Amino acid sequence: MALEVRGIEAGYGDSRVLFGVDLDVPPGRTVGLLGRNGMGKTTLVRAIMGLLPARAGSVRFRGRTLDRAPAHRRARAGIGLVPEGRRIFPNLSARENLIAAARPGPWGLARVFELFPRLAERRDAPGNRLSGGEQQMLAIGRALMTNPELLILDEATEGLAPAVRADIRHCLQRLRAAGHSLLVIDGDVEAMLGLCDDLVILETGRVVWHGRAEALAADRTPLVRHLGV
Ligand SMILES: Nc1ncnc2c1ncn2[C@@H]1O[C@H](COP(=O)(O)OP(=O)(O)OP(=O)(O)O)[C@@H](O)[C@H]1O
Repeated sequence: MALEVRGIEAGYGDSRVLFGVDLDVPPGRTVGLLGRNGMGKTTLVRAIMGLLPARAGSVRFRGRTLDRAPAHRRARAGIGLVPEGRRIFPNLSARENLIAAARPGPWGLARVFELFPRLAERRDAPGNRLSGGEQQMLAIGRALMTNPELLILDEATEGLAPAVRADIRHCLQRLRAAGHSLLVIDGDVEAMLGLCDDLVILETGRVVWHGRAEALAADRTPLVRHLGV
């Protein structure tokens, strides 16, 4: 298993958000996390990355436990995060943003620019001069530059124009086809049904459904029940 999450409990102060979440990302598969706003998706990502301490449960990655590893060690272990809100360096150029993240492996500048030709054109523009879509591409490119074994994308298309969303999803399809392991959060259920192998639905911090995307496409009852779509 690439990522194995078992019984994760986490929250903020006195408020509990996750109540024993299990989640698997097998190697080479794309797993999608669905759930209405506030159900705990970002909190789960933060617990996986070690950005928020888990109160119980375990996170194993490629067979090794990460429970005591701080965030930077989890990243080094091969988990790349494209966080909600992108967090690129505003004063560095697109190219410098990418280089700052680089670690040895097949992904380098040339390959990121091949995936996102628009970034190649904008390579010298400072981060804060890039459009929302370009910044999102940069955030994904930066995560790829770390040559992760698993890439986690939290709302990678939120707030973008439909054509830009489609562009970014197409790139995720390419990463999936190339055999990358992906954990994706995206509020667009139809897009997730098309992109993901497996889906997990979170409701108030618990997994209420998990299975193959085709199964959910064939019987949408859980989508109606838990997402109201
Ligand atoms: N820093 C924080 N401090 C306190 N409560 C928080 C914090 N971040 C999130 N929460 C609360 O935790 C719960 C889960 O939030 P989370 O962001 O994980 O949900 P989500 O499923 O990712 O939703 P969204 O799609 O809105 O991001 C919500 O009730 C939210 O208000």
